[in-house]
Amino acid sequence: MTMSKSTQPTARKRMVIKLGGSMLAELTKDFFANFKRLQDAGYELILVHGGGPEINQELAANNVTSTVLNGIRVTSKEAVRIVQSTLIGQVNPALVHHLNREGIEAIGLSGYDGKLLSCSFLDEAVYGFVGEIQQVRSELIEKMLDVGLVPVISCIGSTTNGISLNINADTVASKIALSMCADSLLLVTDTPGIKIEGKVQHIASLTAISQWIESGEIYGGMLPKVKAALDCLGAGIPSVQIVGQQLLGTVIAHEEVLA
Ligand SMILES: Nc1ncnc2c1ncn2[C@@H]1O[C@H](COP(=O)(O)OP(=O)(O)O)[C@@H](O)[C@H]1O
Ligand SMILES: CC(=O)N[C@@H](CCC(=O)OP(=O)(O)O)C(=O)O
Repeated sequence: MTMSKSTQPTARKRMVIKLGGSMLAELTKDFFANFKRLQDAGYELILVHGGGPEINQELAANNVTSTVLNGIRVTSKEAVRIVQSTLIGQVNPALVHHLNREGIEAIGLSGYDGKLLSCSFLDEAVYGFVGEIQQVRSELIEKMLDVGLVPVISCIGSTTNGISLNINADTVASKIALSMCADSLLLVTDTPGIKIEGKVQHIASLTAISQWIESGEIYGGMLPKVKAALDCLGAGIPSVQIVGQQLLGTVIAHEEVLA
């Protein structure tokens, strides 16, 4: 039997979208419209969120200091408790509520739920309570997608003994994209892509990125993003972009694609 075009199932495409804490408080109508457009185009969407500014605020309110090394927060035992309560208790439900209010059926998860993100310590002596993801239970995410829910994942993982570990959200997004064999990864942040000498770079090769890291033109919070991008591209995810809220920004690609 041949199917007419209108009855053919749309090919499933999968996109992981990471929302930085830097722009969570100001999601616009345009953002939700773009989100729905992607859903209408047949994309299964998985959201991962950070919450850096919100965490900074809560740490300060509790007189807990922390430093950031290579874009990763050095997280004490005291700090991880606050990171966890901020992300799981405040940021995640606020985002899920916002999505639901915009007509997008969303479900909030952390790395604890269904043992979604099993971690070891990244390097306890250097970073403290920061996790390195060992396993993503992608089959749980599959089940949610199958029933039309958008998973909204916060960047808290745990060891097999139930110790909470803080993970950079860009890293979580890349690991989830890899484990779900996503077609694309979008890292949405407060700047419309990588800027060099003040100019947005619409396309960036892996070599150019390495040079910009070396020259210090890519620094701080942009470092885990480009690392996430390079990991995903290196493992065969076809499309990786660092973008602003309009979902436009820098496409990161292999040299041969750009040639
Ligand atoms: N080359 C660069 N281009 C743009 N932003 C950069 C660059 N290098 C470092 N940054 C910094 O990275 C920040 C984005 O990272 P971050 O603050 O961690 O955002 P998010 O909360 O979205 O993860 C930008 O606001 C900017 O200060
Ligand atoms: C280990 C580590 O760096 N964790 C991050 C988690 C939040 C995050 O990544 O938030 P953004 O996406 O807003 O940067 C932190 O504590 O800030």
